[in-house]
Amino acid sequence: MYDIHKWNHVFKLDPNKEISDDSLEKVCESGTDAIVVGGTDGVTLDNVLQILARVRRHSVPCVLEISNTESLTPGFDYYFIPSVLNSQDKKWFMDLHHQAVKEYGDIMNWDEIFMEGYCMVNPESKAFQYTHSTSLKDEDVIAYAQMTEKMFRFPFFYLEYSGTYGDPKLVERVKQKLDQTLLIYGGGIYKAKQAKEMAQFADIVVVGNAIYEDLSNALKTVKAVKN
Ligand SMILES: CC(C)=CCC/C(C)=C/CC/C(C)=C/CC/C(C)=C/CC/C(C)=C/CC/C(C)=C/CC/C(C)=C/COP(=O)(O)OP(=O)(O)O
Ligand SMILES: O=P(O)(O)OC[C@@H](O)CO
Ligand SMILES: [Mg+2]
Repeated sequence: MYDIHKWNHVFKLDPNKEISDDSLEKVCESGTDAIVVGGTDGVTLDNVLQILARVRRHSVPCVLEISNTESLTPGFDYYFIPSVLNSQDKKWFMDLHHQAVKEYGDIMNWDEIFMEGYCMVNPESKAFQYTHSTSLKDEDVIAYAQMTEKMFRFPFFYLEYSGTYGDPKLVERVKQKLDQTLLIYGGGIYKAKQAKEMAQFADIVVVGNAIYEDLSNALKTVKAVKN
């Protein structure tokens, strides 16, 4: 068992994007705490199994952030399950989950499963649009963070700026409201300085697109968070 409380940096690999063996090795051996496999669209059983097998050549923990039921497979260390709090469609909050538990409930290892209360805060992002999310004011985000911890008791609250760098002041305000639930920040981290800034407040910083667009700077975010 890995201790997620000790994690502060993860790389998110999109199964729908190509990465060479050489780049993948650099990502996996970077000193990051875990590889999270996840994406919004084009996530299939085939590309999830392929990336899992390739990451498994390395010893880094590997987590599946579930995007859809079709691509669910055993073999990951943990499963992170998004529940989109600001979606207008309850499907993304709990209905897909309900269906999946009906189907797999008896064979699930609940110790491997971690719920993420998600707030989609970048209206331009694919993830925001795909999940029919609504725009939020800072006070809404803070209330959702409190609900995540005090009402739902989820282990994670995910502030998702996917594709754009967010507001550190909001990240700080959200963190101030959380005691038990870990705060994940993701979105637009391309530089060590940005990773460091968000890591002052977020428990875990996620670096995604930068892996594919500027690997050398993406790798520098690990040290920036860890020092
Ligand atoms: C074989 C087997 C069954 C084994 C394991 C058992 C197990 C773990 C069962 C789990 C059961 C369960 C409860 C499953 C949940 C089912 C489910 C489909 C839930 C829905 C999850 C959800 C809300 C997905 C929505 C999409 C989403 C929020 C994705 C998150 C990733 C994200 C925001 C990526 C960022 O976007 P990206 O794609 O990178 O964007 P760009 O391309 O623009 O960069
Ligand atoms: O791709 P970026 O913008 O780094 O975002 C990371 C992650 O939060 C996406 O789910
Ligand atoms: Mg991405």
